[in-house]
Amino acid sequence: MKWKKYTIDTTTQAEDFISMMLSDLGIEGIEIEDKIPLSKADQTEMFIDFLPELPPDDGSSAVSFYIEDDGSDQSEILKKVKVALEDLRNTVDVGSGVITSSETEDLDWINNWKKFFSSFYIDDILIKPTWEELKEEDKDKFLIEIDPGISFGTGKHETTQLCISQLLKYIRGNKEYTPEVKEPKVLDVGCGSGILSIIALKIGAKSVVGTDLDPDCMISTKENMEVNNLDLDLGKFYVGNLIDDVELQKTVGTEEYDIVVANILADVIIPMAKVIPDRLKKGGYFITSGIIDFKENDVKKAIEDAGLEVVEINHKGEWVNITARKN
Ligand SMILES: C[S@@+](CC[C@H](N)C(=O)[O-])C[C@H]1O[C@@H](n2cnc3c(N)ncnc32)[C@H](O)[C@@H]1O
Repeated sequence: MKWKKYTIDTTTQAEDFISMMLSDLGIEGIEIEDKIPLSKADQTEMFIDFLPELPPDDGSSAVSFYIEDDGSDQSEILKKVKVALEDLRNTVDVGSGVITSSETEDLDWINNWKKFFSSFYIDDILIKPTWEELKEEDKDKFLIEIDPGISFGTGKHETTQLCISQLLKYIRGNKEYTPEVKEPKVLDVGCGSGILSIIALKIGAKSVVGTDLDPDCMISTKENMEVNNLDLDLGKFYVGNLIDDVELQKTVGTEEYDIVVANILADVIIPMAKVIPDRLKKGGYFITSGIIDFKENDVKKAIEDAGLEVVEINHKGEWVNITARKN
């Protein structure tokens, strides 16, 4: 599929007005390029732990939009954009407003990433995207199927893999680590696509509770539970922030869990550490990742300050897992 890309030379002041104006005209694929650094909240939501150096913000911005190039005349829609841009000049400094165009191929924003997600193993678990055919030779494998939708969690990220390895160790291997626990209960903070909850249930957890800030994760998690033939009653999932939402803390419960798993960013885990011991039963484990290596010591200190004993630290690439015990 071919697309025409149009780029408006403008200012950071005008970029939000222009994207609203474009969507009012029915244009959906909009891209903004400026030099404003991301806020802490944006960084957390987008799972970005450190940012490249940007040149200083000079107030300039480029707002691009895409229109499918099916050979039809695009001059009518372009004329509407130009008129609306001129109207905006009464409200905000639009800058030059010059529109340049170029052609691009095969721009399927929603689905292109799927080309990079294919089946893979962690230990004996085969993680397969739902849209990939199950090979004949894999029919007897321990299979988990995932469609993350727009949530995080294909399982391919190092941090998810570090958490899965630890879940395998402490749930499947619980005879060694927590022999008294027969049917572990798991809390999955930042559940994303639900991948960790689903694996926990498949390898022996009795039930799971999950939380995430993003309401879309509730939909992905439910759909992935169904795809994996898990009874929806086995999991309860809530939108909210466990760090300071007292109601959510009550709903999730006190001293309920044999395992709390949280694959989020170091900057989130550090303030969250203080509410974890109250969620865990005595002898329970906190398995956490999402920690970039240069923040390992800060997270370790926060976990120890919260009263947990760090029992393991594992690395994969530049990412770290810390596992701690409530004694
Ligand atoms: C890296 S993803 C992990 C997804 C999945 N658990 C996995 O391991 O692949 C982190 C998730 O944590 C969520 N998140 C960020 N801050 C959070 C918070 N304070 N409480 C709950 N979820 C949070 C994000 O929305 C995102 O879905």
